[in-house]
Amino acid sequence: MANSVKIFDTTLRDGTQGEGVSLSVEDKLKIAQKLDALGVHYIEGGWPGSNGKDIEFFHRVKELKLAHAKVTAFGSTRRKDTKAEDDPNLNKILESGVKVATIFGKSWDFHVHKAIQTTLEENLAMIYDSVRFLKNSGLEVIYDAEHFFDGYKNNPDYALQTIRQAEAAGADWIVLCDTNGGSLPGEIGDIVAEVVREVSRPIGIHAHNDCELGVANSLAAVAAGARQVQGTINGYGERCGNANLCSVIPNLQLKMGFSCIADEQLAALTPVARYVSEIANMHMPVGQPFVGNAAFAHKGGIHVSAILRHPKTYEHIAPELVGNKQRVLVSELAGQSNLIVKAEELKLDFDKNNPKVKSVIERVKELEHQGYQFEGADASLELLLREALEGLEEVFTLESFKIIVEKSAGRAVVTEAIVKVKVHGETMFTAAEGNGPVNALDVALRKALMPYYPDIQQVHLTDYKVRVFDEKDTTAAKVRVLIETADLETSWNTVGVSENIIEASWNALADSIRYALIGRTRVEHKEQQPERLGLVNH
Ligand SMILES: CC(=O)SCCNC(=O)CCNC(=O)[C@H](O)C(C)(C)COP(=O)(O)OP(=O)(O)OC[C@H]1O[C@@H](n2cnc3c(N)ncnc32)[C@H](O)[C@@H]1OP(=O)(O)O
Ligand SMILES: CC(=O)C(=O)O
Repeated sequence: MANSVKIFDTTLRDGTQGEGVSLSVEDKLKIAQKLDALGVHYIEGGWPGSNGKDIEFFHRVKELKLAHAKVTAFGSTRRKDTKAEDDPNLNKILESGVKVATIFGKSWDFHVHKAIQTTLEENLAMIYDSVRFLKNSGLEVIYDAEHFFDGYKNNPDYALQTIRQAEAAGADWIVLCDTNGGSLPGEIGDIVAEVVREVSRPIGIHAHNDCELGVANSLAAVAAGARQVQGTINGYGERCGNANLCSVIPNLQLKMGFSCIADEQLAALTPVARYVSEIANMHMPVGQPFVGNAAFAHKGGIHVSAILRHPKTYEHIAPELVGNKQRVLVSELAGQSNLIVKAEELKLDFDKNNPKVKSVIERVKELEHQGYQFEGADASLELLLREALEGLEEVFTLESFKIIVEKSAGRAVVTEAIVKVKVHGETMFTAAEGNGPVNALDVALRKALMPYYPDIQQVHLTDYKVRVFDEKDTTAAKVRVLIETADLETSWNTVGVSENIIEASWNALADSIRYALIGRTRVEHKEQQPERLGLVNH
């Protein structure tokens, strides 16, 4: 189909060349299944001539019976001055059992001289022999013309000769690579258009992101006639990464009218992006286009007011098309619309005419001015709203706490907390040791509450973050503590602020325990009301 573009995913090969990305065979197999379900056409699983892990991957991936994607193994052209049939790297591709091979060869005369240190003629022969050998072995061959754009800019005749060798040897695809990621979209478009005129085989693009143009260059190549895009999930890859398929695919499909994957598969893009980031243990930027947590998050009061009237006012597409969702944040930049949406999520009766709206907004703004941050502390915000609207039962009140940290030479540090709280009219006085002051406070507080609230045993702190702010004014420096707490079903976040780190921690901890005890609403699990959240009629 003229308007269809094949997606070639190289997360498992070029993606793992990114700093910090390391995938086990199990990880690669799990990701391969997700990519297959997403509908990509090719999955480049690794380089069998490089390491045993990749050999094992190709062995085991056969058992997965992928429904859609073709698995391809990567390698280079034969080494100089050897025969293709004797080349261990090419033979490992055959032994891997794949039906598709992807090999790269040199297009840039400078690289031929400097990197592989051979003659221009020998490089042409390396390309021809290697592609021919794989074709004679019955494989589909994708030829990656490494550094094609730099090569073409330096010596267009030679760059074209290299890909003509691949064409003559029967390559099924010729993929032009912006290996150093230094080209601009205009250059890419012009050169791809020229190659499409010159070469009979279908053309692909493999762009790196060194100028933050990996996606733009891929789109420019497609506009100029390329019909395969190579890239990675979340843009992982060597140096600054590869073209990010999580942006390439929706742009091609939703903006440029090309067909890549089915609409239902596109709607799985966000979960796949997050899954891969989890498995790769790579932090996902909140502002990542299309799939990031903040890609459709609205913070400014003006924006929220407008999206309630029509989501298109501040959303370029309906988030559901890529499996993401609209979010509304509450902060000092909020107006009444933000709080109304939040209150609706919490099923609180809180409409525009409620006289308390203004005072709650003022309270949020005042606390944010003091250093609170409710964006990352949904549970503290919920407590604040509930307190303002419904009044909250006092599950406990603090009378005092004391912390003792003792370090003797040659012995481990011992931390002990003593807590005095009033619970149901009775003063509870407990002490506990912990591996640090916050842990000791947490254990002592839960010990005090246990006789009245035995379920508190299932509640645990899972994350603790401290941030110092007002650094310039050191005498008044404050700390903000964010605590994440979880029980068997869900997790929630609370915030505390003080000039004293222990007091800030206590504030966040007390909120987290109050939230656990006051029958929280589990915001994440609640069904939202589409009409009010502006999710309809995009
Ligand atoms: C643009 C890209 O992303 S290309 C992919 C880059 N990825 C990787 O390199 C990851 C996997 N690599 C590896 O495991 C190893 O580098 C191996 C197994 C491939 C090779 O290891 P070694 O034999 O130890 O060589 P080394 O790592 O130094 O690689 C350079 C060799 O490859 C040769 N080479 C580089 N590109 C090519 C090519 N397109 N065709 C043929 N040979 C090539 C070089 O000439 C050099 O060989 P020489 O020393 O005989 O001249
Ligand atoms: C082939 C490849 O990974 C590149 O040229 O960047």
